[in-house]
Amino acid sequence: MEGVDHLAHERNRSQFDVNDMKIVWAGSREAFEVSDRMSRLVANDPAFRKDNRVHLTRKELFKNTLRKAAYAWKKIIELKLSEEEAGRLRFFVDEPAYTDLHWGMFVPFLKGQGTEEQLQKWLPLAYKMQIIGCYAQTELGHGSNVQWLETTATFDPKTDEFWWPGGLGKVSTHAVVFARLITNGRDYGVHGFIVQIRSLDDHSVLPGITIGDIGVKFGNGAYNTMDNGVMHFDHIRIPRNQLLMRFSQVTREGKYVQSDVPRQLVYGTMVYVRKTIVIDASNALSRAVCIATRYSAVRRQFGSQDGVETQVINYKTQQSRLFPLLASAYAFRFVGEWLQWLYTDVTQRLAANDFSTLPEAHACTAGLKSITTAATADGIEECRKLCGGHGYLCSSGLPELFAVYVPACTYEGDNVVLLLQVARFLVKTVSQLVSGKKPVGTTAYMGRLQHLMESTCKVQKAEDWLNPSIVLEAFEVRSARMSVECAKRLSQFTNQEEGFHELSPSLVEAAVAHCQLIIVAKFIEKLQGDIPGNGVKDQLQKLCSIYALFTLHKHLGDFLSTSTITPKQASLADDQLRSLYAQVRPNAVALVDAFNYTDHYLGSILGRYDGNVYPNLYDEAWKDPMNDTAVPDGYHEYIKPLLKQQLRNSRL
Ligand SMILES: CCCCC/C=C\C/C=C\C/C=C\C/C=C\C/C=C/C(=O)SCCNC(=O)CCNC(=O)[C@H](O)C(C)(C)COP(=O)(O)OP(=O)(O)OC[C@H]1O[C@@H](n2cnc3c(N)ncnc32)[C@H](O)[C@@H]1OP(=O)(O)O
Ligand SMILES: Cc1cc2nc3c(=O)[nH]c(=O)nc-3n(C[C@H](O)[C@H](O)[C@H](O)COP(=O)(O)OP(=O)(O)OC[C@H]3O[C@@H](n4cnc5c(N)ncnc54)[C@H](O)[C@@H]3O)c2cc1C
Repeated sequence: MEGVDHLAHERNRSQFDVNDMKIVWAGSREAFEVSDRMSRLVANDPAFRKDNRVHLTRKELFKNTLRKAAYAWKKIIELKLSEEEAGRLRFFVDEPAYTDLHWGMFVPFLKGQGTEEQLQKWLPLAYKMQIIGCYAQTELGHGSNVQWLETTATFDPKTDEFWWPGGLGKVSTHAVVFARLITNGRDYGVHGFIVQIRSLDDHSVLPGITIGDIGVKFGNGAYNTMDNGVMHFDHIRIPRNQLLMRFSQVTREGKYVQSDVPRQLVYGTMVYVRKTIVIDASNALSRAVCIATRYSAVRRQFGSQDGVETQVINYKTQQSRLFPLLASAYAFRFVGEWLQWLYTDVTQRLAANDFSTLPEAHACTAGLKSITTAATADGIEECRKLCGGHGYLCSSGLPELFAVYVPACTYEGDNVVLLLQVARFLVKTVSQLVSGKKPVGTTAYMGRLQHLMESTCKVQKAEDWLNPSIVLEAFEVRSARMSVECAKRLSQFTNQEEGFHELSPSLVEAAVAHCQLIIVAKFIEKLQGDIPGNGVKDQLQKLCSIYALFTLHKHLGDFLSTSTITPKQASLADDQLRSLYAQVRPNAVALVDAFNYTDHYLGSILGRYDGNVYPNLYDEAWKDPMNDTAVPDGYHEYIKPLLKQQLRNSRL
């Protein structure tokens, strides 16, 4: 019962209005209301129960996921939920399923790549779930290197295996299949096709196609609710009009006609999903941070005064590990919001045949996907450690969250491969400066290169690090100098590709620096806007400074080796950081309450809203099937003979 009091006290001492912060976190009042309603709907319906997941076998787990997905769909229809509401409902069900791929990749791919005629045919079927689709791009031998996919689509196709597509293994009736288009003997590169793979009558796999699940994945439960599949084609024939023909067509005579658009538009769905993954990083990290923060306020160890031990959240080491993650969750939220804007903007431009911002949209989505997922995966594991031994129990919610989340560093593009894309973009930007091309958008700072190469950091006292323009310039200087250094070293190679390969570790670091600058810049930009709510902006300013100064601390080598700051200024940054941690401390619990997560969604005894951890942890242990009997199965075969033998030996 002790824990209940602790969290009530924590909430009372916060210095801002948590309800106002909830709106900022959600993005708008309307978004908050939808999320709030959907999360409660799921939490209050026993059909969406998930606390028994870890005890199910893979087959039971998968069937249970199918049941929940079908039930969720029934609710969506019954309650006439909007697209947004349905999306939030699926989100709070909190179980990876084929529907993620159907709604998250198959439908967006159709919308992005289909002609009007194709949309009319396929979209109504997909919207009513009369067909279920997946996204089959990765092959057994090729994932990152999309251009080298081996599957071909000709009048006389060869055969190949797809490997990984979610929803493919057991559920999907259709797939978007990526294959190199060959017509009139010429290879026109990778294109997307719709292929029916299962019968709509009895769900059997169609002739010439072999499909299965690729096997158990990392973690118990976790992403194993998803039927990632393997698929083998053997001379499959599809109608010509199942090539998605918005950007390129094949005529009845087999002539290839390419619209006047960049061929990279065929990768558009990946850009869309990468942008979504950035917002999702803030979801996953905030969830882990919410658990670790509440539990750190409940948990007490050592330092007994008046017979009461210290809350572990009061230890400076705990704060220095936890609060940067709290700040990162907010930072990723806001950069995700901005990325959504960028994506909408690029989509509108593309519709008007303006392709000028496509490379930037690709670089930003690729780079931000990479660094937010990497930081989130590491952050979830850090939260587990912050919860000590109890964090290792599945009932903490953290092991499952980690196992579900880590593949985000790989899917939708391996993080390193994606950072190398950002590096190419940066090197190109630097080299174009020579020809007088003015950089725009997130690389606009490179336009002030001479200033950035010469400037010195103005920090003289710790509080100077609270000045957003000083912080921003430090991140710009570090990033610009790292990119220029890479470009200089690259120019010493006669073969640019060889140079790129040789310098790739440094190029990745330059890409990380650029992406961290974007995150800091967008957080600062957010704070320059109107943020209503009692004390809300003040808290966000502190979190913004923590994100920036912690990042600086973590990458101090970059800041020092590029002479962006001096060792003395680094030490002042650390002083400021410590002061910020102390200021955030009384608000920590309220800052995680602002995520507005239900106990159902959190799925964690350690993160319970009421803080009543210990009795529930104890009760939960007794629910484990291992405790169905006091004497375990196997006692008579394996323990008893052992004990008897020891008894005999001791008598000898
Ligand atoms: C249940 C939890 C889920 C949480 C997620 C939350 C929300 C998501 C919502 C829905 C999804 C649901 C579930 C998600 C979970 C799993 C699904 C996973 C799906 C997949 O993984 S699908 C497969 C994804 N595969 C990849 O990402 C492959 C990675 N490789 C590539 O993208 C590319 O090939 C490459 C590495 C970027 C480029 O290779 P390269 O050969 O060098 O490039 P070229 O083709 O030669 O092009 C060079 C040229 O083009 C530019 N370029 C490249 N890509 C793009 C692009 N996408 N847009 C614009 N421009 C692009 C590149 O920069 C070069 O430009 P130059 O100017 O230098 O010529
Ligand atoms: C849970 C999950 C779900 C998935 N769902 C789908 C799906 O629905 N549909 C689908 O089509 N695919 C899916 N995938 C596949 C996924 O997109 C690929 O695994 C991913 O793109 C990485 O490609 P890869 O496996 O070929 O890795 P590889 O490219 O083989 O990477 C292996 C290693 O090589 C390194 N590497 C590769 N190329 C380079 C380079 N040029 N320079 C430096 N290092 C390099 C990487 O950094 C990595 O360390 C899924 C994967 C997972 C894990």
